[in-house]
Amino acid sequence: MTRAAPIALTLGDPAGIGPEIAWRAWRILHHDPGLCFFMLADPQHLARSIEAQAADIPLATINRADEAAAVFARALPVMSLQNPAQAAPGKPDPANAAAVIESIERAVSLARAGEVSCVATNPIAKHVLYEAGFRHPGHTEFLAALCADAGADGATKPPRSVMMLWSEGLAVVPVTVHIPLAEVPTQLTRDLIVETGRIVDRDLRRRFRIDAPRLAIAGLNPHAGENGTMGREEVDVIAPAIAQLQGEGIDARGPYPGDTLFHARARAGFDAALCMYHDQALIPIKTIAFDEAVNVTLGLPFLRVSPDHGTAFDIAGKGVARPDSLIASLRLGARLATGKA
Ligand SMILES: NC(=O)C1=CN([C@@H]2O[C@H](COP(=O)(O)OP(=O)(O)OC[C@H]3O[C@@H](n4cnc5c(N)ncnc54)[C@H](O)[C@@H]3O)[C@@H](O)[C@H]2O)C=CC1
Ligand SMILES: NCC(=O)COP(=O)(O)O
Repeated sequence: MTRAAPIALTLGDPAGIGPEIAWRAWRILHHDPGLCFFMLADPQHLARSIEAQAADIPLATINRADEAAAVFARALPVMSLQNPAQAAPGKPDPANAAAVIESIERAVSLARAGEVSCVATNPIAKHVLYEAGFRHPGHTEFLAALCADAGADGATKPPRSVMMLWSEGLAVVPVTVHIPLAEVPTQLTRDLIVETGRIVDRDLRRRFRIDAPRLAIAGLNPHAGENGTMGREEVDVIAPAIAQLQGEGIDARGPYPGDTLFHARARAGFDAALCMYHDQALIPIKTIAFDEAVNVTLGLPFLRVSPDHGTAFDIAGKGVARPDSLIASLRLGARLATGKA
């Protein structure tokens, strides 16, 4: 079995379920010959999370990513952060922002140096980071900003990153992401749809090894606008974007009414659905695959995966958080890194 360089798993919000799903994932995966990950965390905080649930999870501090493989079968490797994480489960504190951000930045720099094969992120609570002055909507945009020097103009423009939620039976892409619903119609432009479609097409080929990706494009309005009588976005924006993508040789189809795009037979007809706003994309996939879906960022010069769920402060420290989506993320990251998708 080929094993690529290890995966770097970030801290996420230390008051959320990230720490406990990380050690639960290690408990299940540590004998997997095709996978190795380490955590960028505060080892003392991680040890407290393990002790509090009376789990028997050995930790091994590592200084370099290439030390992870040698210890992974017997201990969860941890690379220490410079900033401490002091959080109690369920009690988020903006004072931990420095550790949360350091963890993401270091994972990205290891990925860009080729020392890790993939960045896996534990969930962050956006509003907690915003209180500490964080200026990016979420990981997706922050990761792109950290690659500003790898942008299309070769200097200062960050690459455009695209969020895709992926599971074996359904992949969805929100074209607009973390914005108020009321702003969707104005932010939804032909260029945005075309640029998103190009990135999805390219990365489904390049990362997922799909030879001829089929993109289904959702409408925005009920019945995809009913020929412009229930909203004009399909006629004025979405259909022209689809025509442009088709003109570029991309198999884009639609606009399809959102309410009939996700039943089983419809799902079999496309490789990814481009949806016009966050919940149009995330409701179907979280409904049918909450424990298996993976958030994959497309458009970056490295692989990034993440569980589909958030920080789940309501259950942190209670021993009930499921590691399934993180495990699916780590497995997908390892598969994509070795070109076996
Ligand atoms: N990739 C990321 O960093 C993400 C971060 N978030 C952040 O998470 C925070 C909380 O968001 P919510 O909307 O409450 O969603 P959430 O996913 O944290 O929780 C929703 C519900 O699902 C349950 N749940 C979530 N993960 C679970 C797991 N692994 N096992 C068992 N039950 C689980 C929770 O207990 C809760 O009842 C927000 O601040 C948001 O910004 C949300 C999604 C992704
Ligand atoms: N709802 C998905 C989500 O919040 C993930 O955002 P990101 O932190 O991966 O950009």
